[in-house]
Amino acid sequence: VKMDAQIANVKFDGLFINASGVHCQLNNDLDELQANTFVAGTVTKSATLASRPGNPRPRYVDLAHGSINSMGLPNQGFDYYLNYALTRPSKPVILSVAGLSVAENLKMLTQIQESSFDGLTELNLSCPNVIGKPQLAYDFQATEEILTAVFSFFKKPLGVKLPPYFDLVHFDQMAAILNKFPLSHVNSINSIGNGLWVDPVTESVVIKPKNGFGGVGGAYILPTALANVRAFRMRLNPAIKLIGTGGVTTGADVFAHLLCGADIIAVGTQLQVEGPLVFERLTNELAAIMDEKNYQDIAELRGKLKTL
Ligand SMILES: CC(C)(C)CCc1c(C(=O)O)[nH]c(=O)[nH]c1=O
Repeated sequence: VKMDAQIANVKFDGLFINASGVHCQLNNDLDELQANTFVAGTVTKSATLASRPGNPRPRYVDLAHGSINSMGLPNQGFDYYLNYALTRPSKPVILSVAGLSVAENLKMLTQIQESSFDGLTELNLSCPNVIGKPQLAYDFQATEEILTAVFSFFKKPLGVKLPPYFDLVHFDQMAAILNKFPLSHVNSINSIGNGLWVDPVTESVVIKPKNGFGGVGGAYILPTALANVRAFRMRLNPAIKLIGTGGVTTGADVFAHLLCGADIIAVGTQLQVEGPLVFERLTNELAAIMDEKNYQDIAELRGKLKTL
């Protein structure tokens, strides 16, 4: 089954990448995915300029049907990932950046612009905004301002990683802003922010940071992920490709993301739980579904979700 896609000048020989944050903090993690036949590309852990230890543990917990995390952006620092992207990849590397301020984001993007990196960059808009304001992606004016500033100097392919939206007017408003810019792609969704898991045995939260509040991933978020991929596919300029992230645990979930319009599929929680073998399983399960339905090429079904 033909399963490749292209974003800007970057060809992906296959469908699957990791979700940023999972199996991508260290060179060895990234190398293991790069060497995996069923992985088409890798995304780096969102970088800040300086390396960060991240939040106190426990900061990630697997749950019955997903995960909760408040990692706190643990990463090796921007230079580490730029160097990885410049020296080692056999497959595409998407550089993810999440500065703790607009200025820090502009600094990292300037370094990418001035480097010989010719792959995809992804600005994580879940990064924090000024105190007292919601994350950038939930502050539409701030989003437009930072993208205007970025595109005044950044001429390489750039996508954005978005948190989920839950109001149809928010889809309209965000898509209207994103369509103003020559984005290579939108990666939707990030974890559902500030969920809370309670352990009835201990009568306690399960992660230490933020009094137990954290981003939720895994099967719990599939309906929200599918809605966001579909909503943005319906609203965004066709030139803006979509990376579908969120809730993929089976080939049927992959098939659903493709029907909603995803060009590339990212796997996070299930990669964390199952390890890199997950990509072969998802590939085989998707191929079985496509064979059964007599599809030869994903292009035949991508974005073709039916309504009743
Ligand atoms: C949530 C932030 C710490 C602002 C960004 C990094 C991030 C984290 C993280 O490092 O805690 N976890 C997620 O599920 N998504 C993210 O985008």
